[in-house]
Amino acid sequence: MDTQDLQVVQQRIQETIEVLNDFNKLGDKERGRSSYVEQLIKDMAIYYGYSEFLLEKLFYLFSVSEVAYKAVEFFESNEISRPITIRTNTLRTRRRDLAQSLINKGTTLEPIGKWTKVGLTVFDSSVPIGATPEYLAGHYMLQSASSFLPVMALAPQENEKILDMAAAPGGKTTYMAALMKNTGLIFANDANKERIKSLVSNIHRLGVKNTVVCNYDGREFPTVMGGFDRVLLDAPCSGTGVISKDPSVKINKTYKDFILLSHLQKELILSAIDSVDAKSSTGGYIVYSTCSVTVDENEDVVNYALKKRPNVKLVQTGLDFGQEGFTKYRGKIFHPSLKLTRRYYPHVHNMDGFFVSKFKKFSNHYTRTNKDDIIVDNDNFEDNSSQNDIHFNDEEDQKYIEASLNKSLKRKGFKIQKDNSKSQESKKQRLKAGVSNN
Ligand SMILES: C[S@@+](CC[C@H](N)C(=O)[O-])C[C@H]1O[C@@H](n2cnc3c(N)ncnc32)[C@H](O)[C@@H]1O
Repeated sequence: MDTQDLQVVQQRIQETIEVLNDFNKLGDKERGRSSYVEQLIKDMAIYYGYSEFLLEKLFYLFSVSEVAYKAVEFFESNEISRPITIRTNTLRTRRRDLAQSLINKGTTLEPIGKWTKVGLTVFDSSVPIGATPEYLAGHYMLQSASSFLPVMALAPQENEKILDMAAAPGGKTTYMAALMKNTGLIFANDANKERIKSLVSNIHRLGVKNTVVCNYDGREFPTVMGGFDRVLLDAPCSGTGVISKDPSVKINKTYKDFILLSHLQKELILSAIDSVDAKSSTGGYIVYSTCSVTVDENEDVVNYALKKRPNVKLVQTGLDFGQEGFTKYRGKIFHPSLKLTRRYYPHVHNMDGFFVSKFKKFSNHYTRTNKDDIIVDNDNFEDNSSQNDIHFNDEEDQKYIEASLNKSLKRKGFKIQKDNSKSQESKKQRLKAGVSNN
């Protein structure tokens, strides 16, 4: 599309937003609000170069009242690079000393913010920041500000046993090692052999000595090893939080990718939970994070974990900024405690889009639930653990559910036709809607 056409699209985006902001006065009622929204999504996809599928998914992250202009701010911020940030490796140096030596080399920098004592933002540098003598000596890690957050939330303690389930290239592993002052033991795992090379090299460069590197599919834990004090699952994701770094995401992530990714994330999060020892005297925590902002990869995964593992509950992340996670999104309703999770956006926090959640495991045993579409209420967060795991089989249960539905319909005077799935479906719907013959 040439520049002139793009200008036409941009103009229409602005006009549509104006109409949506004051629909009663400016909108064509015959046309309807939803048709304006549809047009806006189409135009924004063209203007910012996204597939319509992804643009729509991201557009609806913003609440109806603010959707149009907040969404524009978000998409605009994906067009701008984030500031370069580095993390001081406190195993080798202090931030003050590092800052001084980099300033002496012609670098302009300042602390990232009050929330971190180890981060520096580099505004300008006459030397390549990834090849200074300080970098090679392991005094710092080039690391996005948002990727500090899951480690801060995990808060690993000295002498603990920690699993970093998806660790390569090791930004978070090496930060954990620094917080633990090289004590205890970290298992830094990654399924990708190629990426393990950069993990190993960062561990050596930064002087990390408390870490064992391993190469398993995370879903194999805790069979490989369990009983961890804390587990970090910085999950493989679509990268919708880092579009400014990798714009290919705009067009190459399909509906199927999101289905597959969230399926993998759900399997990994259960393994992460099962790998933690609830009886740890210092820990018993799991942090789940992604560098994506989609609900499918974040709240949906966390909500699934809460349902499948009633022996965990969400707790405060301990991070004093970030937006609350969603408790509802486009017709889906999540557990109210999802508001304890934290979302980070480039247009709000000037850092990569990110999601952080923290669980506490309070029992090593649990009663499995098959109420997948029922929201667990707060009472379920009591320690209702049982020494005997009770296994429900959804298919087997279906027979009893059908039988009970039939009984209930008979009582209401309906005639039951056997093995007619369509009629079963409509019965369920009638029951749900409370329709009766009386
Ligand atoms: C977001 S990156 C991790 C970044 C890392 N935590 C850091 O801070 O440097 C996700 C990682 O998950 C790994 N991965 C993908 N599928 C996996 C699986 N099934 N089990 C374990 N790791 C997996 C990828 O190879 C990738 O390195």
